[in-house]
Amino acid sequence: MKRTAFIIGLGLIGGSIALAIRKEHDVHIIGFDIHSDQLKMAHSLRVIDESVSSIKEGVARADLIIFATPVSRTTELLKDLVDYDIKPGAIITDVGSTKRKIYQQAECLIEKGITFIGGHPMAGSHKSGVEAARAHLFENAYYILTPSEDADARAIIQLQNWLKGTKATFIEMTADQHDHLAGAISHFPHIVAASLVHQVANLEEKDPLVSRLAAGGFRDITRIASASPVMWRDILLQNKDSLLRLLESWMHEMKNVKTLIEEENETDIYTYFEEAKAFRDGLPVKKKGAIPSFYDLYVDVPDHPGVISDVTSILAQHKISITNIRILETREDIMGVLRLSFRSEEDLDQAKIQLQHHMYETYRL
Ligand SMILES: NC(=O)C1=CN([C@@H]2O[C@H](COP(=O)(O)OP(=O)(O)OC[C@H]3O[C@@H](n4cnc5c(N)ncnc54)[C@H](O)[C@@H]3O)[C@@H](O)[C@H]2O)C=CC1
Ligand SMILES: O=C(O)C(=O)Cc1ccc(O)cc1
Repeated sequence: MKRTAFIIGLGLIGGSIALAIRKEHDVHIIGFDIHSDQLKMAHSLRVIDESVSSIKEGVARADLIIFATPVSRTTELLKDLVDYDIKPGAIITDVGSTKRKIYQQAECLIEKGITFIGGHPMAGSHKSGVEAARAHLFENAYYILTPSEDADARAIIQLQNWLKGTKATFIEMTADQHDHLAGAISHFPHIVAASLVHQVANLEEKDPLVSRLAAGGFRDITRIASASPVMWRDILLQNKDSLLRLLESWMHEMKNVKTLIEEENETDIYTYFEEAKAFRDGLPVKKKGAIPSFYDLYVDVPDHPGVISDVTSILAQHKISITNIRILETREDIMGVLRLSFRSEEDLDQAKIQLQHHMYETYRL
């Protein structure tokens, strides 16, 4: 008989996990979402096989239960689980961006002998909703698991096996360590991105030209400010302690930068940027990390009709598939204007060779 997975919250991450599970397992996937349009959409996109009208109903039938709801909802929903019928041997997990509060809430399940292993796939996007779900969203990313100290090793392996279609690399740590690290590399940068946008929005009141000029680097560094405000509100509230500490040290850092500028300290300003560049350039972006590994190629294309279909047909002729294509609105810091994303370095290399063969100039950043 087919095993059953139950996904609660069929948005970007719940949908992507469902698709990744289906890729590797002959499984029956049931789903629940508080928004019936998301649930219907998940069904019609064949992300799930069946929807249920309550969490209790899905939980009773499932071998794997995944909470893919905003983190504050996950803690609330976990509370109710203590009174539900759960299949013996079922594994419960979540995908939340914070882990400590969720783990604390799950402790009463763990004490009852129910298997709960917290999880966080460290990749995603600023998009939300099941329409944006992709089976390969987590490919090459780290997938953090936060099992309790005395968790059954077999259950951890079983969970990794359920999730192997994500093609992510699993790594275990405590919920506290997770929140500390994720605070620094993911949660805090969201605050900074939003604050930069606020700064420009305030300036716009005095000079409306500023938002028209806000391109290039500003757009890059603030991309994540377009993410779901509900999701990020909840993350900030659940990782309060780490974020307050990070804010303190950030303000200290900004004070130092202010002094460097006030004193016109050429050497130290140079060193500040040089050291940041050296560390940033050394980050394993294309291997594994919080940043999803997309392989992007920029193509300098002349501005005339038919050029995009020419580029895509060259790639199609050579059976090179693209995961994304985008016409960039600005040429100011990138030579090419067409950005092609590939699934692997090999596809990218092949595309580069074929496009150059057809006299297109290509660039990597
Ligand atoms: N967006 C991202 O890049 C990443 C998000 N995460 C985590 O994944 C979780 C889900 O995020 P996304 O999929 O991006 O959000 P999303 O907004 O795309 O999906 C969340 C879904 O949960 C549903 N939902 C909300 N309250 C519910 C409730 N009480 N019962 C049932 N369903 C409910 C919503 O209707 C929505 O369909 C969050 O905990 C987030 O922290 C983790 C890694 C990456
Ligand atoms: O859009 C991006 O690059 C992200 O920052 C995606 C992301 C969002 C939340 C997470 O918990 C992990 C990854």
